[in-house]
Amino acid sequence: MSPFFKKAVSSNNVTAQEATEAVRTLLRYIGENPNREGLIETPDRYCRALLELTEGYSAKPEEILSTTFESQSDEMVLLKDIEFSSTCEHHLLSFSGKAHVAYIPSEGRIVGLSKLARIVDTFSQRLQVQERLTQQVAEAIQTHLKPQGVAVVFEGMHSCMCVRGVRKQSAKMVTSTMLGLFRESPASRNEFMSFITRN
Ligand SMILES: Nc1nc2c(ncn2[C@@H]2O[C@H](COP(=O)(O)OP(=O)(O)OP(=O)(O)O)[C@@H](O)[C@H]2O)c(=O)[nH]1
Ligand SMILES: [Zn+2]
Repeated sequence: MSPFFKKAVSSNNVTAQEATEAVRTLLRYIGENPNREGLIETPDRYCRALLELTEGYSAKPEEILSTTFESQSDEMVLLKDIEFSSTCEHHLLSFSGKAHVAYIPSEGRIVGLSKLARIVDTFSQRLQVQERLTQQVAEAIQTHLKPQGVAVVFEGMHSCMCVRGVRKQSAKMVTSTMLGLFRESPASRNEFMSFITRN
């Protein structure tokens, strides 16, 4: 067992040993031998990977968005093509792609650009469906930055649809959440949509 794991007991009081044993059971379930050389460390690795993929649960959006700056502009700010990778809560397989996040500042308050990408990561690194992920990113920015509007679009490829099941390798899911001015004003929404569709 790795040193990282020795002290790891989850918030549900599940020990690392119980978690790795569960993975050993899964390996036996598919007819594998968890004691063969190539698999001996796999349960440990898998549990660590799963913790890493879900470390967004402990991030605090209000802290990420707590540092703001003054600006004279009240024009749309857009960060587009933000790579994201998340885990589908139905199959525990990855879905990934790009997110586009925009807001219209209120009372001259802007946020560091990287923070928009950090908010995307915070909610991506959880078990998700893409609709909820999109909504949570938009609502966190609306709640903690209080801009005039927020627009968020996610474009994701879902492994659970590509490598198994219906096996559609190119199908892309597009989800959006528009709040405030982006919801009320077609002009703002159209400006956002035209920017994200442009190369
Ligand atoms: N709406 C939505 N559906 C998702 C997302 N990720 C995966 N799914 C879908 O969740 C559904 C789960 O359906 P089920 O019928 O319970 O599971 P399943 O038998 O594995 O379904 P198939 O994938 O069709 O084989 C599937 O249709 C997936 O494509 C997501 O982010 N949003
Ligand atoms: Zn899935």
